[in-house]
Amino acid sequence: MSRRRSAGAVPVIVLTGYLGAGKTSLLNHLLRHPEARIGVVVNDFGDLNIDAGLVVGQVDEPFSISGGCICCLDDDTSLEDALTALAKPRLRLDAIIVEASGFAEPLTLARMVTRMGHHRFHLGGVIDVVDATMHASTVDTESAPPMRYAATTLVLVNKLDQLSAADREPAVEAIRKRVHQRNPRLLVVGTSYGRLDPALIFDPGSGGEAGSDVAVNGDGARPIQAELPIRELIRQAYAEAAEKELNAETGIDSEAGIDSEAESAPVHRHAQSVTVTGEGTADPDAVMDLLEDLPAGVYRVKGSILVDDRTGSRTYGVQAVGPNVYVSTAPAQAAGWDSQVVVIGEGFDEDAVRARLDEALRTGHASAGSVGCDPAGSRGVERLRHHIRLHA
Ligand SMILES: Nc1nc2c(ncn2[C@@H]2O[C@H](COP(=O)(O)OP(=O)(O)OP(=O)(O)O)[C@@H](O)[C@H]2O)c(=O)[nH]1
Repeated sequence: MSRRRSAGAVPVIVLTGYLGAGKTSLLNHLLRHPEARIGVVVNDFGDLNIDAGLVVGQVDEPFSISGGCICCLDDDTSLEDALTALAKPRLRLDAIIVEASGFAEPLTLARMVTRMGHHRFHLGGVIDVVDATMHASTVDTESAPPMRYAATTLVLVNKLDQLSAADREPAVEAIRKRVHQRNPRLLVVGTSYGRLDPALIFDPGSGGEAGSDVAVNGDGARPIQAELPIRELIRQAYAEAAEKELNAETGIDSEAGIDSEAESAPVHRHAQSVTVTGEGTADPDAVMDLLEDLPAGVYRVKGSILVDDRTGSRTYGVQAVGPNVYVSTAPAQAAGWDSQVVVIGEGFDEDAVRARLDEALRTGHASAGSVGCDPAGSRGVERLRHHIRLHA
């Protein structure tokens, strides 16, 4: 992968992973690293780039590419323009992180960046984030392991906290086995909330022992963070054995690297998204009804809603990943609306979902402070708080 690298070129690290696996959580964790200067490009599926709003840290404004997956766009100029702007020497960035949409194919994205052949940036690695609880029912569903592992540098098995301590290590091991069927040298590490050690990604010179990809610690209570520098990850991932496997499986010529004209580009899954915004306060009960019982075909919901609770208006971040619901308190919307929700899935009834959301987000739902006359609003706030407590 590093063959085309120019001296001083900024590494581009691509974060992939199925809808809701934990890419933004990993990105935010990496951005909290005080010593590295990181540029960010976020590609989200909906019309509004919710993820760009969820990114916190040292970048003023992440580059945002919304309205579809970048690996499906007719041309890749939006990504190339963003990378070129961020790679300007005066910005002195240590790395650029591209957070892909949940439907992006790692191989396609890796090829896009490599094909750009830019002297100021080069592909620095592809980190595929896996939801330990949902992977087998969403991504790894066929008898053959997914092709995505062939282009990945590191697989991060996330959300281990959602499994019992006894189930964590076996879960990582099961995914590692599948990954290794596709790419025997690929590193697979376990974590929660994307807590990969950032120093080891941004400082290639900073040691770290090869092979120390322990999934969980001795008592299984807390995931141990990965301890491998990205340079080592890349070297290992593209070692001879992996390249041989890659050639055999994908038709990619190892001499030409992953930017060769292989015929086997993965076919992108067809996805739909519905984006709804609202002004004024939303109905939390109606939003929670949607989140807790997703309509057929919907897998991912994310957004923020303005709600009246006992202390006045407050904004909550609301997310669903399959059956898992996540709620947090959130900053008020700076944009021209108070609530915004994006729903993503395959084969769902867009009109019905839009109608439900229009109703739930429409202006002026009654205050939960007036408990006696608004039991639904009050119940909705209680349901939001219940989910906050679950993940506290
Ligand atoms: N319990 C738990 N929740 C997590 C973990 N990682 C992420 N989450 C939550 O899962 C939800 C989805 O996480 P994100 O980081 O937004 O996932 P994503 O892959 O960026 O999502 P998309 O961009 O929509 O594909 C959020 O509510 C996170 O707070 C984890 O390790 N444990």
